[in-house]
Amino acid sequence: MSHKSPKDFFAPLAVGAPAPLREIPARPSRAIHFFDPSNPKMAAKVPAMVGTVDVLLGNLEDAVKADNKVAAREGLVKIASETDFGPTQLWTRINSLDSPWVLDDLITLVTEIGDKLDVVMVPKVQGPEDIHYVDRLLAQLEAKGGVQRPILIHAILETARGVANVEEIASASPRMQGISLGPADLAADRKMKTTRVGGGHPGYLVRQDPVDGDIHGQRTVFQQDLWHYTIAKMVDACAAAGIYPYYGPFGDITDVVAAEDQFRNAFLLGCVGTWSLHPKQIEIANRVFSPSVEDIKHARRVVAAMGDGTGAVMLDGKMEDDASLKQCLVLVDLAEELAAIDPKLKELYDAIEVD
Ligand SMILES: CCC(=O)SCCNC(=O)CCNC(=O)[C@H](O)C(C)(C)COP(=O)(O)OP(=O)(O)OC[C@H]1O[C@@H](n2cnc3c(N)ncnc32)[C@H](O)[C@@H]1OP(=O)(O)O
Ligand SMILES: O=CC(=O)O
Ligand SMILES: [Mg+2]
Repeated sequence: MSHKSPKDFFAPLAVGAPAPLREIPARPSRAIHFFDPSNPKMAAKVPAMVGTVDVLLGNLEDAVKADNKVAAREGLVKIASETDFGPTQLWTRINSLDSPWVLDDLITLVTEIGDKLDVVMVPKVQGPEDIHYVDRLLAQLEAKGGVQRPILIHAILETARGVANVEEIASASPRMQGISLGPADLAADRKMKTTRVGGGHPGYLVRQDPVDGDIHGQRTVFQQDLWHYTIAKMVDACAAAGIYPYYGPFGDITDVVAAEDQFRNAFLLGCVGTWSLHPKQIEIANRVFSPSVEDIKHARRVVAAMGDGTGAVMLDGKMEDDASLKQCLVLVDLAEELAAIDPKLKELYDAIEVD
């Protein structure tokens, strides 16, 4: 297998295309909010959502009816052309690479609104070859459209082969911005026996041992997380490649409690954000993917107690050292990035008093 040398990795893949980035910017993306640009009611809500959500994503793939694919593409061009997105990123999810729509999706979007598009989400990615295809095509279209900065790529992890290849996918191109878990397609592809869009299943459990040998007696049941393995594998692949991991869709829109739990598990495991399918999921994601006041208060106390950052100290009966300091700095740095774009959070974090 031939590998590119580092100098080739960072050369544009088409004459006239912008140079690839050497580092993916850490732009807040707590909620990637999906809307169908062919749905007039949803489209009408988009301009007012600017500034309330980190990412607005015009979805062209699943959940858009086949008859509306062209209207969705054209609707996205119209919304992007007419809207000032300010601090909010604009992403799109293109149709799958084997579909009859994807070539026109990319040609139209990059040449007509390429300068407004931050990230292209690619569904059903199987391996690095899919990223290489989109990488070259984007470069050709950026050159054709005179796009000034590289459009980044985000892969959805939603096939068994994709999961097997996740490390190669994560490092397939300097355009790789991140990866999201796609639990619905992944479940189908793996032939899992579930029918939900993300979340848990009451049948996937661990049961307490029988008390006094009574197998029919009262025994506590602990529901397990169906997605733990895949999210952890995805987080490691992304962290190793210097890109960002995300949870994906949570389809039970009414169950805001379970959505919050699923999002928080992903946050604690290392994800930076999640998808939002309905306006009511945005507030949950923004809250869960922002460090809490308690976390920041503790993290700042550890930073203060650790002085030059080396050695070991006791704080509230617990040992803190270089490694726990690094964990605290993850939270402090994230809080600073979020405060820079979210005035309410800035006020909250600025008001924290460290004793
Ligand atoms: C499963 C794997 C995947 O691929 S998940 C990603 C693909 N799926 C999606 O993108 C789904 C996006 N969301 C939706 O289509 C809708 O939210 C669904 C779930 C169908 C619910 O819609 P609906 O029954 O209209 O909800 P509702 O009556 O509570 O809506 C209230 C008002 O809000 C609007 N709304 C709804 N969803 C969005 C959205 N995502 N973005 C912007 N606006 C949205 C509705 O149009 C409705 O507006 P109005 O008050 O009637 O003017
Ligand atoms: O596209 C997302 C999924 O869960 O499938
Ligand atoms: Mg999918």
